[in-house]
Amino acid sequence: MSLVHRALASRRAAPTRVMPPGSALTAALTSQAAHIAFQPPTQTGGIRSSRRSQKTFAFDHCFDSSEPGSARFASQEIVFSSLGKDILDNAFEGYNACIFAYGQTGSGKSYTMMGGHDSRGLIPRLCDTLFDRVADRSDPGLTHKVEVSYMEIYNEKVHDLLDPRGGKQSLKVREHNLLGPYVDGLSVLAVSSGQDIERLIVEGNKSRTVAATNMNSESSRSHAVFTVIVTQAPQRSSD
Ligand SMILES: Nc1ncnc2c1ncn2[C@@H]1O[C@H](COP(=O)(O)OP(=O)(O)OP(=O)(O)O)[C@@H](O)[C@H]1O
Repeated sequence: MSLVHRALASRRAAPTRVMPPGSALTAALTSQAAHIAFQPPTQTGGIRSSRRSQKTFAFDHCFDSSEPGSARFASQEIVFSSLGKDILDNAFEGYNACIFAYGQTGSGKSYTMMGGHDSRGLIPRLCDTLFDRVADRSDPGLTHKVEVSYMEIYNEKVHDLLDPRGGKQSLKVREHNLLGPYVDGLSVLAVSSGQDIERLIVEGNKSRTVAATNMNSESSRSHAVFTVIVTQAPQRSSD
């Protein structure tokens, strides 16, 4: 059963990714199939021996990005093809989909979701493929509209990262009686290409709250939520 089919069945799937050595989190990690064995460093004086023993954790999928060049190395492309493509299939079928990156500072969340300098992450790859599929879709009876929003939650306050006025005022979270919680006044911008989205992400990132931590010199200090809304509708005869 694929990750996403399992996700649909259980409504969630939990993959993990091992970072390369030299990144902020260095420890002897080995990943195999869907298990990860974590061997804490031996030379940390003062840690009780029971806390130094190897620990094994199970995930739905392990991406081993610890050794660039090794046969099992999971590149950004592999992470995308394992997680991203099926999510788009489901989005076109009308399902809501969410990719949520969770981990301590410096563990590679931004790298996996957005990418590094020359290694694009999941979100830009998803957006490009989304527009490729819109262009490829053979059904002339359907129209597609794609819109995005981008916000950060920092110190319990919600900020619009795509506010055209560049304001930093916080927005209110309200409850719609049919649609549930929403952010009142959040900008929703129409886009027509993957490049449009990438430009907005770059602009939005400039407004994000960033500061150095001991584990990450460019740590995003907030939670960020990037939303893509795809609307498919039957073409009206007057269109
Ligand atoms: N798989 C990877 N391959 C190469 N470099 C990586 C990988 N994962 C993370 N890095 C690098 O490690 C550093 C920290 O990663 P990143 O900023 O993505 O962490 P984060 O989890 O988003 O941290 P924070 O919560 O502090 O914002 C960055 O310089 C990033 O480029």
